[in-house]
Amino acid sequence: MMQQYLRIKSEQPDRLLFYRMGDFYELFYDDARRAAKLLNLTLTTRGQSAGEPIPMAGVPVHAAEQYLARLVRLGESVAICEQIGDPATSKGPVDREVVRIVTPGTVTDDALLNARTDNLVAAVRRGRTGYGLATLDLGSGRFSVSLLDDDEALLSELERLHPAELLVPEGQGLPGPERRGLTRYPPWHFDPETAHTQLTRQFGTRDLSGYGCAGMPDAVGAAGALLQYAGDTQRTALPHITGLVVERRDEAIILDAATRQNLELERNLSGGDEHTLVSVLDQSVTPMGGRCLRRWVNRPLRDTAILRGRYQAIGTLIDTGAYDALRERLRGIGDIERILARVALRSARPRDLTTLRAALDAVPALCASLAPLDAPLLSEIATRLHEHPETAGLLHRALVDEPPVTIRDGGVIATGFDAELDELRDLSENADQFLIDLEVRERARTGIATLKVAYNRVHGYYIEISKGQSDKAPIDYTRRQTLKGAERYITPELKSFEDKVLSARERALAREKALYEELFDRLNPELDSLRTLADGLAELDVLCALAERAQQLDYAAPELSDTPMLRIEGGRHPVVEQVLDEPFVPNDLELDDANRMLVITGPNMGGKSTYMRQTALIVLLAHIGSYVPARRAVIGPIDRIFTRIGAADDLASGRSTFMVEMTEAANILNNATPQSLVLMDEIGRGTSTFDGLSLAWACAQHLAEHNRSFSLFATHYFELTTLPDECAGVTNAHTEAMEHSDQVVFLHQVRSGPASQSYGLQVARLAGVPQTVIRRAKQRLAQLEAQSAAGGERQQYSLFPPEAPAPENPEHAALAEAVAEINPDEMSPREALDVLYRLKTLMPK
Ligand SMILES: Nc1ncnc2c1ncn2[C@@H]1O[C@H](COP(=O)(O)OP(=O)(O)OP(=O)(O)O)[C@@H](O)[C@H]1O
Repeated sequence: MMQQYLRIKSEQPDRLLFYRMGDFYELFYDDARRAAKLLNLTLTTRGQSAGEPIPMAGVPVHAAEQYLARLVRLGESVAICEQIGDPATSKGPVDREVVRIVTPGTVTDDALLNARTDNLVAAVRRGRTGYGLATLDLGSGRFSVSLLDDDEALLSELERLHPAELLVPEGQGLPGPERRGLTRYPPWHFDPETAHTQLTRQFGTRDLSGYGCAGMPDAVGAAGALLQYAGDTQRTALPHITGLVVERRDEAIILDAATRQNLELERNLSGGDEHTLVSVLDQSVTPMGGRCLRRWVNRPLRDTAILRGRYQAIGTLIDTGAYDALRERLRGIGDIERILARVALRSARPRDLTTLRAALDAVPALCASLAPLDAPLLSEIATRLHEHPETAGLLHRALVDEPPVTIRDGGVIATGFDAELDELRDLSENADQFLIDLEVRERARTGIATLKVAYNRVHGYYIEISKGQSDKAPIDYTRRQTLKGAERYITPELKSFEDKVLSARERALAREKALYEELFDRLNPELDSLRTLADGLAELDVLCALAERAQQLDYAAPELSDTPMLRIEGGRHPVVEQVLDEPFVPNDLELDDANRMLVITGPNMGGKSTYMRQTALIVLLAHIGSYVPARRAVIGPIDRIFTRIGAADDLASGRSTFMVEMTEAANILNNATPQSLVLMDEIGRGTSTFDGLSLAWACAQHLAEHNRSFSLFATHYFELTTLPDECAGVTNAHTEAMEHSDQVVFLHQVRSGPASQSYGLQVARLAGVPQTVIRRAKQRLAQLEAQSAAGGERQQYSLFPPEAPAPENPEHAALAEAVAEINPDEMSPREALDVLYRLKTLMPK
């Protein structure tokens, strides 16, 4: 058995091998150690090899799916090896074979997938300049390629797509940190010529020029490797992969990897999915709608015609109130996109098919609800929602109302669908009646009242007559067995009945399985049109969800302008406004060709980051075609959004906070264009004051004068508020706060002009910094302010607002404060004495 194991394992060197033994899948050697660690299994041993016990770990077959799901999430691939021989008849170990390969990027089983995120496998081939990238969603057949100029572009695409598995040619490195789900694949699969042949064979075309990927050998090579890999793991044809799409990066607003993370689109900064843009938006009622929405959010488009079409559709859905009813109808539709993929892969379960059937039943009513709605996009979607009466009819006739989970034990195909199956089922189900009828008939024919028709496992069916009456047995009775007091016979009729019945169950099951397979064949030609239907339903679901959000959350339709500008009236942060207990304070923003940069000052916690992020999110929402959280938003052409917001050490790639900050800043300064929206939050914070201030100043100036991007530049360096005096197109804004009996109150209002105070100490107090520390800070602050007031030529670099009131003698202030904090009623004489001594030390010299 171990020889068999080792032979099979040698074909699956990089995958965990689940080796079926009775009710368990067992793992051996390193697989056992790895699985034991990943799945928290008990590591045991079995037998010996070269004098050493063989490590072994196992998972029960009935719970295997859960373990598989965990492994796949951890980026592991598993080969499942089943017993295919009959243990009763085989000599030596039962025949075993790998019947299924589960890899993170190629699973299509619902139990192993997140319903609302695409599950992609990607492949990267490095070329002479840049990279070719291909991605495949096996659960829908979506297959796309792109060319990426450099490491940064590749990393940002990988961040966008978040592939569950990434294939690279053995020997080729990848930029960025080591990632999960990285699979090394033989380099020859990435060869563009081999790939070309494979892809044209798959698509049934002569070349690939129709897909627009001529002259993209690296992308084609990557696509070929993906197709090969998908075929290897699925071990079946992939009829739903019918073509590929070239995605051009400049069709979408480009967001680099850091910006995607900073804006918390789909995942928050801690990696969870709550308090993200998607968590606010996703009110879709089908899983495929949820995935479509995520694709939109992750790839904001620049094509204004498409975007306006979406605004208009959402407007119509809101004005007519139709979104509610449509959502109700869509609710029962289910995930037909993935079901269709499983039909193509011939792994669809019976209940997948009944879900598909119910969806097809729901389409005519959906179309009817859509028909009166007057918006070009909705009408276009309606044309995609083909009714499929024949397919629906077929599924109604073929399948019982509520089939079991699998076809394994039958009971799936409906009565009346296939005469042969009906007869076989009749036979096995009505055997008893036949025997009773036969007994009655034979008693009458022979006149033997005690004649019996019966069955035993060894001899099968027989007619039994007592010894005394056996001479009355008719001529067609053949003796089968002689007992002490009776004779047992068989007749040609009973024999043929026996043959039929004994195999009827088996044959019924086989027939049922064959019919089930045949259903896949009959659905196959419809797959293309059914997929168009699924796409249409997903898009309609998203539009209805966006309409619902716009209505519920009071969003407005954005206006897209051809002139460079960004005018937001009453803008809000879509996520922060959802989590706040108090009302969110809306804010305006006005940038245009001549005024391109805002330098934003104001206290910590004043709302600077919120204001900047909400601007980016409003621009982004407008470019997925959604309404936006604002009273009004007019947005000119935008090509990229850059953010340099907060940062943590990137320990994985050995970069300090400051290094990360500067790398991101460099990226922005090198790439931002006059159509880019740039958010810079507290740049320069991670180094010494003068270094930081000088860097912040120079960055802001470069952005304003050279890049001329639309920029929001938040800073604590008050000196930057003089930038407008030196650079055209820069204005000051600040977030408003008030001091009230030594407490700071944040108004969260963004006003023009620089901030007057920074309130850092008050915020620190709010945060619970110990009183003694705050007190020291105050003393130090007063000293610094005094020095700064005295040293005139340093004024330009002072840390504090020039208009801050000239401080009184700092030592007096410290003394006054110390006295103010004395509470004589609560002091022991000893403590009072201590205080007196301390006060003396504070006395001005
Ligand atoms: N417009 C607003 N309306 C209501 N509350 C707001 C608003 N903006 C911000 N807030 C609240 O203030 C908190 C702090 O905001 P934010 O992080 O944007 O401040 P900040 O000025 O960037 O602070 P820091 O300088 O410390 O980074 C937010 O978490 C939110 O609770």
